[in-house]
Amino acid sequence: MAAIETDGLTKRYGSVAAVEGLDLTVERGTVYGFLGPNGAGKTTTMRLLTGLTRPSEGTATVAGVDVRERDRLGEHIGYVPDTPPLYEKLTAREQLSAVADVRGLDRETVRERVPALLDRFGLDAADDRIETYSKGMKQKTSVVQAIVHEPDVVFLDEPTSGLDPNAARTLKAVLTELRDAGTAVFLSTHVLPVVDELADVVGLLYDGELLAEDDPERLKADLDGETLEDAFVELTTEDDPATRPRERP
Ligand SMILES: Nc1ncnc2c1ncn2[C@@H]1O[C@H](COP(=O)(O)OP(=O)(O)OP(=O)(O)O)[C@@H](O)[C@H]1O
Repeated sequence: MAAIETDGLTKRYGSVAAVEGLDLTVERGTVYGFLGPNGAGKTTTMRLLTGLTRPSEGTATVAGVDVRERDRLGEHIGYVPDTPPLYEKLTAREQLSAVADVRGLDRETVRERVPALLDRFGLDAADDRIETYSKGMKQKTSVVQAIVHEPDVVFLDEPTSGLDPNAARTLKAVLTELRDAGTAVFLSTHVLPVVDELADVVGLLYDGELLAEDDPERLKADLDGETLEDAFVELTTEDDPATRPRERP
């Protein structure tokens, strides 16, 4: 069973198709770099896959659970959205303990994992209220919140946003460890060196459709690009990308 499987997944807002006929397969133990220009539909796809918005058409399963069954998804997934979903009046430690409880972690595991992750990300102010945090401190809390229950699939939307280089490096190491332990890491970012470093597979979304999908090295070689940025620019600006055949592994 694949970690993520979609079939004709579509989301329309009025006459706008934010995501159109998306067929995606992401295997366990994979970092999937999900790229695309502004407005391509990346966030909408992640909201569909995390059960936050319902498909207009098509189907999707994440860790074998239909995304329409939002209540059952929670224990299997983690999500770092573009805006950290935190209760400002709580401290990070309170927030993380509450979330771990909801996700069904036992007290002892919470007592072990929460301090270890806070320490790893250098979140020293874990006993201060979140409303006093900087952007990066909130982002660290959001990342820890998404992985504390060791989910089967973790979705990250611009996760390095606001993180200092030390925290960004920690995040990359943590994502690699999760991948090696069998988690599927679905990573959307415009910071292409991060994708170049981590991704096993890259998918390029354009106007709601998957325009290309490949191993990053092959994608670069096929497009005569030295970097993923070269490949991205080539795919999204040369002639009309919508008329090109999709590249598949
Ligand atoms: N709630 C909404 N109502 C109406 N249109 C929406 C809504 N959410 C997204 N859209 C539209 O769907 C399209 C895809 O948006 P989305 O936010 O998924 O893109 P994105 O790839 O995440 O972009 P970015 O890289 O800028 O974050 C855009 O045309 C956007 O205007």
